[in-house]
Parts: sequence; C-alpha cells; structure tokens
Amino acid sequence: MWSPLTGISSLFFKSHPPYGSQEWYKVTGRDPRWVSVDEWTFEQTHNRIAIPSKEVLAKAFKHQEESGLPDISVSPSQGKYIQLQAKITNAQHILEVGTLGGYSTIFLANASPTTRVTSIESLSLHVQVARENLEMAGLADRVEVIQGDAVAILPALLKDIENSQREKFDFVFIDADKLNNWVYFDHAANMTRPGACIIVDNVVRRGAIIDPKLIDTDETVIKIRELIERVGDDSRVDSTVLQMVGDKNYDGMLIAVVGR
Ligand SMILES: C[S@@+](CC[C@H](N)C(=O)[O-])C[C@H]1O[C@@H](n2cnc3c(N)ncnc32)[C@H](O)[C@@H]1O
Repeated sequence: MWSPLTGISSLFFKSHPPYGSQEWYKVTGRDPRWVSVDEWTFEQTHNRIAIPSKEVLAKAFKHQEESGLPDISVSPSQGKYIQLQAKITNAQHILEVGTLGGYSTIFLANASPTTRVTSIESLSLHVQVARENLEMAGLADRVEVIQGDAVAILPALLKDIENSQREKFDFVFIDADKLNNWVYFDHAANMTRPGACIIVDNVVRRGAIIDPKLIDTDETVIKIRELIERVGDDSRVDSTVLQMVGDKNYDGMLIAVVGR
C-alpha cells in the first residue's frame, strides 16, 4: 500500500506486514500516534501553495521505491523542517552529504527560487534516480549531484572555496554513512559562512547513544557520541541535539550554527 500524500509505502517492508497494520507497528517499533500525527500535521501545514507540491513529493518517493532504493529518506515533516531551517538562514548555497534519490534535496532546493544545492552521493543508481527526480521537480539547473565518496570530495570542494572558485555554503545537511559524520562536520564548519546552519541526521537512534550496552561496543554509536562530544568542544559552532519521533520512529538531529 502506498499513500499518495506522504509517499509512505509498505513495499520497502517486503517481509513485513502491511503498512499501518497492528503487526506493522509491532515489527517496526513505531507508535501509531507518531505516524498519524506526522500525516495529519503535514497535510495541514504543507498547504496548497507550499513548494514542493505533494504531487512532486509523492512522485519522487514512488520513483525511489520503484527503482529499488531503500526507504531511508527523511519523512515529509522532517524534509519540511530542514527546508524551513534553510529559509531562516536565507540559504542560497546549500551542501548536502548523502543524496539517495533526491527527496530531501527537493525540499532544500525549494528553500527559495534562487537556492542552489550541491549534493554528494556515492552510489551510481542513487545518483541516477536523484537526477531524474530533480529533473521531474524542475530543479535540474539548480542542483549539482556529485558522484563519489564524500570523504574524498569535501576536501576538493574546500579547496575550490579557498581559491574563490566556489561560494561558501549557508546551510549543510549531513545524512550519509554515520561513521564519517565528524569528518563531514569538520569540513562543513570550514566551508560555511558565519551564521550558517549545519544539521546532522540520525544522531539519537532510538536512544542507542546512551545505552550502556552499546556505547563501547557499537561502532555507529561510538562514532555518533564522538561527533556530539567534538561538536560540543568545537569553538567554531554552537549546537544542540533535538530528539524527534514520527513516521521515521524515534531519532534526532544535531543542529549547529557557525560562529558563536
Ligand atoms: C540516508 S540516505 C540519504 C537520504 C536523503 N538525504 C533523503 O533524506 O532523501 C544516505 C545516502 O548516503 C549515501 N552515502 C553513504 N556513504 C557515503 C559516502 N561516503 N559518500 C557519499 N554518499 C554516501 C548512501 O548511498 C545513501 O544514498
């Protein structure tokens, strides 16, 4: 079953019970209230004049799904949240690390009619789907999807900025592999103007980051804790972590502002 409003689908959960069934909630660990609140509030707040349209979002999600991409993009409400943060910072130049099929990119590129996004993605199928989705959304001329490993690409982008061949970024969304989060954040802080915003997704992981059984043994948890500790010690930024529940279960984002 696929919801045309949010693009949420049960197809990803091929071995799981139908989306929204009692069994589905049990298997995925979601609370039905979180999902229903997400769906209802997004329907109310993302109104007829809001961009991207619900039709564009649904098409983008469906294309990702039919192309076999995993269901790991931001939820509609989270996409809108990062878009609003980009609007608050009047972001004209946005960097995204981890494109997948371009679902979050579509939100970010619509922060304003002149916003440009540079998005890095390592997998060629994901890059292809993202480019098709961005074309469908009318954003192909304002989004550059760079294929490759962000660990290698970010230093090259930094060099471009230092050589005045590229503008500093106003907003960065980090949503790729979790083991290199600090590398991405460190570069982001050097590639942004004062007042810029840096957001890192998935830093709470259902509370795993404070689970005594995981904090010394789970590589992802260790790296996320390291990220939060290092960002906390970093004199370039001020920051907080915001816990979130919703269609994407219980997780959270780290939000930092450059220049204390
Ligand atoms: C969670 S998904 C991104 C979701 C997307 N931001 C959205 O919300 O629609 C993470 C993506 O990062 C990509 N990725 C993982 N490691 C990467 C790396 N080292 N460099 C570039 N991309 C990477 C994965 O292939 C995947 O497509």
